[in-house]
Amino acid sequence: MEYSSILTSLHVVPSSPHVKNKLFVFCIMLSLWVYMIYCCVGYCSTVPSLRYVNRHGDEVDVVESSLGASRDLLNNNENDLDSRGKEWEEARGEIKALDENAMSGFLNESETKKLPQAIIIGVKKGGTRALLEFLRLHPDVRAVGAEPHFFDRNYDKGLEWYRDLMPKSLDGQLTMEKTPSYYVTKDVPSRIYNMSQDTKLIIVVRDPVTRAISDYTQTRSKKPDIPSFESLTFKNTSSGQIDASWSAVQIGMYAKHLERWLQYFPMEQLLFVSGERLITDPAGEMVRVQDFLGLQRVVDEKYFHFNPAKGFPCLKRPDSTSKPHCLGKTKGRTHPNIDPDVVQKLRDFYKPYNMKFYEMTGHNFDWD
Ligand SMILES: Nc1ncnc2c1ncn2[C@@H]1O[C@H](COP(=O)(O)OS(=O)(=O)O)[C@@H](OP(=O)(O)O)[C@H]1O
Repeated sequence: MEYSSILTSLHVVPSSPHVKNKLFVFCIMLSLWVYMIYCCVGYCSTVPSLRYVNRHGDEVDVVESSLGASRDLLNNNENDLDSRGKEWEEARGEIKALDENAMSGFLNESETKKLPQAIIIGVKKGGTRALLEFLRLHPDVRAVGAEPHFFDRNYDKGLEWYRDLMPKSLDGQLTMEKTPSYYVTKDVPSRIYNMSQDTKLIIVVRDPVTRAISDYTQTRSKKPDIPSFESLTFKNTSSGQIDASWSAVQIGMYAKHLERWLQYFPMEQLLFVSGERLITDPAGEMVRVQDFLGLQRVVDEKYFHFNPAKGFPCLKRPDSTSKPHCLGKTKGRTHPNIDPDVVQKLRDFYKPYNMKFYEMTGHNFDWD
């Protein structure tokens, strides 16, 4: 045995094979024992958190990204958390370098996984990813990056399954997630209410016509053979009747969906964020969001850099010289040109819903 021959050559053990074997077994036992003590004091369980450590240190970066990547892949593959896993991976990868708020709790024994106290519940294509990533810059926010789809698709898995998806947080830190389909799913308000009637709900809304086109653009990017936007908009083209059962149209009837939420939650527990202002004035919208969540106003104009080529604000660390990080190419796709008559018909269709929505929220979003 190589190990015992080294010891023999060093003259530290007797040459009897019996004693050498015993010594070898003893060494193995000792190593196991030391390893177990190491685990008992919590180091083994915190090893995956290494991805949060010394993000800017060269050596650690290698460990960091390999562990981080495998965890993200696990999340996406094993739990099927996000039907748009690729999109998530992309956004996650880009934001990773900015994700320093997650560092604060490394090896901290008082961190626990908590059910979210605040959720971005919608709307699809409203700008929900941008808002979540803006919030993740805040040191008092911990958010799961993937969309858990717990209250719509995975409810039968139970609250403990849901809690386990959440990142660890300290008391006083806010746990969050975003799943845009919640806003339009019938059973979700009562289910969130049953988890906690104090849950704060954020909805990023955007001009419903642009939102519908954005939604269509996303679907077409995956299924290029789908019919034209114009033909899907109408029940039949000759009658000119809008097909409100088409999800791209239905999601934008914000007032209708809001009525369902108000059966469970008071208006003060809902915050409507303008998807348009999130692009033109992200810092201004972030004041409203941070105030609503009871957070200090940390994420301000210093965290944003408008990228003219992308046409969107990108994120930067105020104290860093590193390049600003923009969301991936699945955010900010070029929309197809839609027949202006069809756009106008959709505008007319949405007008009463928009008016009702402004009235209910007390906020004019200026879409008309
Ligand atoms: N900062 C920044 N960077 C990139 N994109 C931004 C940003 N802020 C808002 N947006 C808008 O977000 C739209 C996508 O919305 P969501 O993230 O809610 O989409 S999704 O429902 O999660 O698929 C996306 O829609 P499209 O432009 O139609 O692709 C963007 O317009």
